[in-house]
Amino acid sequence: MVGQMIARRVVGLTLELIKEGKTADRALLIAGQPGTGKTVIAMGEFVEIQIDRPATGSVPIELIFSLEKAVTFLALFSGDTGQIKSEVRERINDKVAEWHEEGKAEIVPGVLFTDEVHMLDIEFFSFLNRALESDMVLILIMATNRGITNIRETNQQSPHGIPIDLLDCLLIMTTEPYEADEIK
Ligand SMILES: Nc1ncnc2c1ncn2[C@@H]1O[C@H](COP(=O)(O)OP(=O)(O)OP(=O)(O)O)[C@@H](O)[C@H]1O
Repeated sequence: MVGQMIARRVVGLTLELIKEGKTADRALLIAGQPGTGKTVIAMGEFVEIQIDRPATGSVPIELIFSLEKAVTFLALFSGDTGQIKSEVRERINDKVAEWHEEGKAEIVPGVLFTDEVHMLDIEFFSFLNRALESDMVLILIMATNRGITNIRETNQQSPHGIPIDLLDCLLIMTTEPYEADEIK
């Protein structure tokens, strides 16, 4: 990966602090123009956390259900609109809770990554607020290429289309357009 040193340093430092059990901002927003590497930076952090995760070993765990997998799984049900029906979400939550209760699944704290965050509706933002209060999410990383825009399904505008209460909790960094010598 080339360039974007500030954003990469902020994300990397946050990860180190979390791994050392020190206080760190757990909700990051990467904002920048399309194609400036926001997704690559966030995915790099995700991979590192997954690799570092200690093996569970001894218990007969049939399924390890990380939050990221849950989100991917939910995405299968979201169709073209990107919206997940609340009854589908509830049924999956119940199933995962049941597997967890029966010892068939382990829920692994991890990175929750939400790309194109300006596309989310109010219901999803409240899910993110709840996720931040949960021990399951070590770090929430969001990315957007929008400036001031409408919060979806409302008449309100806000920076990056994110409600102000969530915006207040975020550490925001930017990616910069590339210089000619970085992309030659
Ligand atoms: N610094 C970089 N080093 C190497 N490859 C990069 C870098 N930045 C971007 N790319 C490549 O450019 C493409 C677009 O990057 P990416 O999807 O991360 O951009 P983005 O900022 O998330 O864009 P968007 O706002 O459209 O979602 C990818 O193929 C990625 O691998």
